[in-house]
Amino acid sequence: MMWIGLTGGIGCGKSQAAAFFRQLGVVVIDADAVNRELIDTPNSPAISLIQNDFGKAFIDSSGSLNRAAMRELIFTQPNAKTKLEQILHPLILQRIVLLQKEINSHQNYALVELPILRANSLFLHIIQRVLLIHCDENIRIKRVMQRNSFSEQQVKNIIANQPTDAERLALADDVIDNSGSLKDLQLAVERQHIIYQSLNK
Ligand SMILES: Nc1ncnc2c1ncn2[C@@H]1O[C@H](COP(=O)(O)OP(=O)(O)OP(=O)(O)O)[C@@H](O)[C@H]1O
Repeated sequence: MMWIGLTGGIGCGKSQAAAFFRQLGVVVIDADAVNRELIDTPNSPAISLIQNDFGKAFIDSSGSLNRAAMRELIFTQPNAKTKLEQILHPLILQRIVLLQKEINSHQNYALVELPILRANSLFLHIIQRVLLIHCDENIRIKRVMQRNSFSEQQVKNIIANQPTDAERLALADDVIDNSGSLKDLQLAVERQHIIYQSLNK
């Protein structure tokens, strides 16, 4: 089984592309969903580690992460984000590897949706190729403003904290441009699917 990392910046259309791949019968593991599961499960190993490093104020009364408190901390102390990632990323990796072992697919490849993928990322160890969903920045900003009711500045702030287009392109083996219509994206996914089916046979 060939594992492909599906990545791209905020609003580039990763989830939409993943939905089109799923329609073709391709399995997609969503690293964000794994992350949410870890921080929303009361008293999980992730929660204990967060409590040890950050203190009880960051755990809510139900025993899961107090997201508002953590968001506020990360906003005021950027190194808190790195510290949180150092706790969560190995646990996310461990969970994804377990899911990868459990997957029983008739396809010769599957995807892991990895919103943030940097050159030194742990997750590069569990994928063999990188598929980048690329999109013109102004179009991404408009789509996210519409999807999340964010202001233009809010979206720009998020983009400023993510890897740049150049960093993402340097990691990519394959690129789909999603600056066009949904139909264009669906056709591009279908073309890429044929290529991936032909590889590794
Ligand atoms: N080609 C397209 N034409 C029009 N709208 C699109 C297109 N592709 C995606 N969208 C819309 O743009 C928004 C962002 O897409 P999507 O949620 O798939 O991005 P994402 O990369 O998963 O974002 P995030 O990193 O924030 O989760 C969604 O509302 C989606 O429906």
